[in-house]
Amino acid sequence: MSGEGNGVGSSAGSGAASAAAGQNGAAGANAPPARRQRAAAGGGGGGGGYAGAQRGGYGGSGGRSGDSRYGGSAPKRVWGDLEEIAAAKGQSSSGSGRWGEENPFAESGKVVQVEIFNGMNTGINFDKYENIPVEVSGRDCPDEINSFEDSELHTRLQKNVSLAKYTKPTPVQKRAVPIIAANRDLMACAQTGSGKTAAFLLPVLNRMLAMGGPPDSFNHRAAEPTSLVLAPTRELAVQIYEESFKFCYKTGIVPQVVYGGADFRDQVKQMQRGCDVIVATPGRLVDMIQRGRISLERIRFLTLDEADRMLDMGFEPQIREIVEQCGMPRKEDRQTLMFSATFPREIQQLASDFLNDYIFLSVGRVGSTTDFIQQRLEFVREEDKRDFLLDELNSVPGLTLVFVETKRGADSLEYFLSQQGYPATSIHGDRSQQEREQALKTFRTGLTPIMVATDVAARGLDIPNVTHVINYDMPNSVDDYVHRIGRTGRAGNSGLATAFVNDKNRNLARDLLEILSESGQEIPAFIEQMAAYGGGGGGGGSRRGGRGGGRGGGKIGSRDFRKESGANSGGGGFGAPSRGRANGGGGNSNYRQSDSAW
Ligand SMILES: Nc1ncnc2c1ncn2[C@@H]1O[C@H](COP(=O)(O)OP(=O)(O)OP(=O)(O)O)[C@@H](O)[C@H]1O
Repeated sequence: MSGEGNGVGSSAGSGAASAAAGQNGAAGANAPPARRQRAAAGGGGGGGGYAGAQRGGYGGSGGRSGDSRYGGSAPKRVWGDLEEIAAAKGQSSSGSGRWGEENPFAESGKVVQVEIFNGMNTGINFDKYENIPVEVSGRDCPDEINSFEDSELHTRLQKNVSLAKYTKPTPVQKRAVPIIAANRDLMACAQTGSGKTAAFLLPVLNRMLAMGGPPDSFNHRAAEPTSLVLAPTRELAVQIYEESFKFCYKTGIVPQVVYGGADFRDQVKQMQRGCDVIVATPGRLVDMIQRGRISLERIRFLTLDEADRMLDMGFEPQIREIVEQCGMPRKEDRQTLMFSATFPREIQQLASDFLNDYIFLSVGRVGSTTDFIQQRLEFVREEDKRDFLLDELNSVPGLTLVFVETKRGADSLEYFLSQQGYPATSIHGDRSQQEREQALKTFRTGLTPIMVATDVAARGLDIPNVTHVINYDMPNSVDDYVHRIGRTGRAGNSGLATAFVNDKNRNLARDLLEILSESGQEIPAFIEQMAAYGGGGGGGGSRRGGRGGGRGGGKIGSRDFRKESGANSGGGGFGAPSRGRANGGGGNSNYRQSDSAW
């Protein structure tokens, strides 16, 4: 049992430990909800018990129980509101459904529910988002919804939304939910922390339920998911998985996560327990596909979270391979969704290769920061940074995220802070997965309230109570700046972002000036001077290096590029790059190479 049990822990659930620690901190439970749920399910048989329950002895017989092709005898899969289905059959409210007599929720339904939905969304102030400007383009865009009740979400999903304490949809949810429900492809930009994850998860799960539930998701050797979500970092993949776990609760739909740095075989074992929704980082996914452990042939829904990052030079060849060369249905036969807070024009153009007749949605000024973040720019010479940092740490209490440029820089700053008696940890691409998880966990729980990070932590991570983000080293592009500072001021809470700027960052000056002025922030004189003397405009390390011109060039693609290029909304035909181009990498020099800091 222990081997199996460990397997459960160290695969899908393992990376989630940190996320769960934050959500369940008060309860003191270290395991993530998913893992706890499985543990509860395991009973006498550990992880294997769950597998057995779900798949009727899948592993033992070598057959595919529950699937008539294999003559198995496992309970037929059931989707919907498993609680209601069970009640109708006169079974216990937490019993039955897809899992038949051995439902993993059976023993601990209420406890599991509390653990999965515990500790979310305190003090959220989404009211302030109400009047945010929205831009929608593309043909026949469905009307927005004003409440979750309007959304025609399945009753079980509505219940899960309530359990998650979401009382009303955020602006991006109001728009995206009906668009996705109408089976339209979508490219969506909305501010950091504005609820993009639920904006794609909820309608996709709803469509899966409306389709009568996904087909069986394991074909003898390979998992055959219906929905694929791609994310750029392991931590973000785990976080999205945690969200999907929450919304899948008692629907019968099984989410899984695969990412590098965790045991391959454990992840395969995990998927044998069902895999309707797979959240993945690209590298591990390609590996799984090549080894015949995941098939994309049944993918019906493809989501790229942090899509601009996924399609820049670092990931684009892998994404293209996954989408175009691994048996995934053509774009006409799947629904493709892309979400990010920033969407540069060139990346939009590239993205349109993967989208079919899509709607472009921009909530708030694309790539803008939220009003909930107070931004401060300080002129700090390289040699003075450590002193300034200590001053900042002394004056602002709470969880502080310090961004640096390089992995070595992160190690050295963490060491320095520890030497000075500050409880700090660090996260970057050279640390082992276990170390990364541990760092996130001690940060979330406040054991080490200072975390030094490279850009690996810049996107998507939803850590409650981060009061202060310090850009000790400025990033290469203003998009990265926007994502980094978005780790505070989340979900309507307020936060502070301080940046140490000096002559090295001249290339960002104009973009920073623009970001500060549009969000009504104080503009320091030195930034105006830097900007006036040629500071910025898409040069020097900006991903959009070739753009130049205009208001400082290099600016975030705030509008549907199809409008700018005067094209129609047909997905193709916008001068989108040819497919051959990106694979070889030729002719793509505008895009930044993968950031080595990761
Ligand atoms: N309708 C809602 N009501 C209350 N809380 C919500 C709602 N939607 C999302 N949230 C919460 O808001 C927080 C931010 O959501 P999420 O992480 O999806 O933001 P995001 O837009 O993806 O941010 P980023 O751009 O940084 O990735 C999460 O804690 C989420 O649970």
